[in-house]
Amino acid sequence: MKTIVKDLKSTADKTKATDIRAAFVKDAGRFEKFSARFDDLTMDYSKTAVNEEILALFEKLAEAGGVAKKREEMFSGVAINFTENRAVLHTALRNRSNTPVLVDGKDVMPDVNAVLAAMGKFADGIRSGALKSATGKKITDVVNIGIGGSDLGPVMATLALAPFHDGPRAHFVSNVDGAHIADTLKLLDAETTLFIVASKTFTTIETMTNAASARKFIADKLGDDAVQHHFAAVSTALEKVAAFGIDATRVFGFWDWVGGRYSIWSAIGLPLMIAIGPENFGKFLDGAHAMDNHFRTAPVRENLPMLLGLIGFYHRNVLGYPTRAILPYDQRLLRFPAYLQQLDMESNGKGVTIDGTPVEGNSGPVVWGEPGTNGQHAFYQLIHQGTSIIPAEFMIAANGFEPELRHQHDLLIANCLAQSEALMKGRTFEEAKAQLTSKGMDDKQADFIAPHRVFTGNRPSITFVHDKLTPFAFGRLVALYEHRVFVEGVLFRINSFDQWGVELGKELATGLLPVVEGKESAEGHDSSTQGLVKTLAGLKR
Ligand SMILES: O=P(O)(O)OC[C@H]1O[C@H](O)[C@H](O)[C@@H](O)[C@@H]1O
Repeated sequence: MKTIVKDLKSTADKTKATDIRAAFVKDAGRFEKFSARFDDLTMDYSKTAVNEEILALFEKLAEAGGVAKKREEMFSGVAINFTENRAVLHTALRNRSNTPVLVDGKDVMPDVNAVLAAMGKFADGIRSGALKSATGKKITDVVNIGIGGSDLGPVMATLALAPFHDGPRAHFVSNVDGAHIADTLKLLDAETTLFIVASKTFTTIETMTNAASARKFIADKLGDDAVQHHFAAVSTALEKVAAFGIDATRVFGFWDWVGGRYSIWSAIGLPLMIAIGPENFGKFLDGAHAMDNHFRTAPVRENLPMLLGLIGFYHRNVLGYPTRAILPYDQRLLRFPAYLQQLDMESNGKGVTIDGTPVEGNSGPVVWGEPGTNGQHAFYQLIHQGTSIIPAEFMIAANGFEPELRHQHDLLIANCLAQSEALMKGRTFEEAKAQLTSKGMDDKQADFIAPHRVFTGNRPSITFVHDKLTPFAFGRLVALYEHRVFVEGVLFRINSFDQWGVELGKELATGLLPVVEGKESAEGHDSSTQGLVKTLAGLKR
C-alpha cells in the first residue's frame, strides 16, 4: 500500500497529472477514456488529475488494499464492524433478489421481508385513511421525530422524491432545541397528526425529549387514550419502545447490523414510504440493489463506487486536498450534502487504523456543499480563485419533472457544465488582459486589473449525469455514495462503521445538565466551561 501511494505521488508529478487543462488540449478523447457508465448514469472523471498510469496504479491500490475481499465480507455478513462486533448489512435491506444473507448462521431475509411488508401495510393504512386518528379522522400530517441517521435519511429522501409525494404532509423534528418542535406543532392539528418516533437505540436524549413533548401535545389536546392512535415507532430496542407505551402493531424493528447512517433502507424509511407509497419505496430499494450488484461485480475501471472512492483517496492522501464539495444541480437534493456529511464524516472521520495504530497520512475529508446554482452566488468564488483546491462533485439530471419549465432546466444544465469547465480551464493572465483591452481598457490599466481576473484552472471535478431523479435513480445514487465511503474507509484502513467520536460530547452533556439547571456546582470543570455556565446563569430568566 505504502509503496503504491508513493508511486502515485511520483507518477502524478512525473506525468504532470494535475495539469488537467493541458491533458484536455493534448487528448480529444479524454472524456471517453475517463468516464464510466452504469445504465443511464454517467460518471465523468476526466476533469480530475488522472491518466492511464494513475488508473493502473488505482487498480493496484484497490488490490493491495484488499477492497474486493472486504466488500465480499460486508455483503456476506462478516462482523467487519469489529469494535462493536457487528455485521454491516444495509445491503440486505435492499436485497431484492432475496438470496439468503447469513448472520451467525441465520438468514436475515425473512425478517427483512416481514418488516417491509408490515411497513407497507401500515403506510397503506395511513395513506388510504383506513388507519384513522383517535377521533376517526384521516391523518393529514406525519411528523418524524429522530436525529442523525434517524432523521437525515428520511428528510433528505422525502425532499428528493417530492414529485412522488402523494401521501400526507411530512415534517421532521430533530433538534433538542424546543424551537424545532414548537415551530412544527404550530402548523399542526393534533386530531390529524401522526408522530413516528425513530431511534435505533431509543435512548437518544434529543429524540426522547421531543417524543415526550409530542406525546404531551396529543394528550393535552385529545386525552391520554388518544396517544396510541397518534404514535408509531421505529427502533432496534423493542422493549424500550414498549415501555414508552407505543402499541406493538405500530412498532417497526430493525437490527444492530444496520448502522444509523445506513438506515434509510430499513424501517427508518417509514416516513418516506408513507409519503411516496410502498411501490415507489420498493423502486428506491431496487435502485440501491442495482448499484450493489454493480459495485460487487464490475471491474475497477468500470465500477463507479470504486472509481469514486479511489479518486477520493487520491485527492486526500496523494494530492492533499482537505475537503470536497458536493454540488447537486437539483434543488430537491437540497439536503443531500448534509446527508453525505454524516455518511462520510461519521464513517471515515477516524484517527486510528484497524490495528489500533494512528492513521498514516489522512482519513476522510471534510464534506460540504449546497445545491447549484445557489452555491454559485455564495462560495464558488473560493472554489474558483481561493488558495485551497477543493475537488467538486457535480450532479445533474437530463430531465426535470416540469416539462413546462424545460427552459429553466436547460439553464440549470448550462450552469452546471459551465462551472466544471471554468474550474478546469481557468483563465490565464493573457486571456484576462486580452478581454479587458478588447473592451477598450488601456494597456497599463489592463496589466493592473488582469491579475484579479486570472483563474488558475486545473481545479478537479467529477460530474454525474443521469436521466431523471426517479426513486430508482435516487436509490442508486445514495448507494453509490455509501459504497464510495466504504472503499475509502478500506483504503484508509479504518473501521468505517463505528462512531465513538460522538460519545464523549454526549457523556459530558449528561454530566453538565444538572450544573446548567443549577442543581450541582460547576467545580471540577475547566475555567472556560465554569465561566460560560456562570455567564449563562447570569442571563437566565
Ligand atoms: O437512532 P438513534 O439511536 O437515536 O441515533 C441517532 C444518532 O445518534 C448518534 O449521534 C450516532 O452517532 C448516529 O449515528 C445516530 O444516527
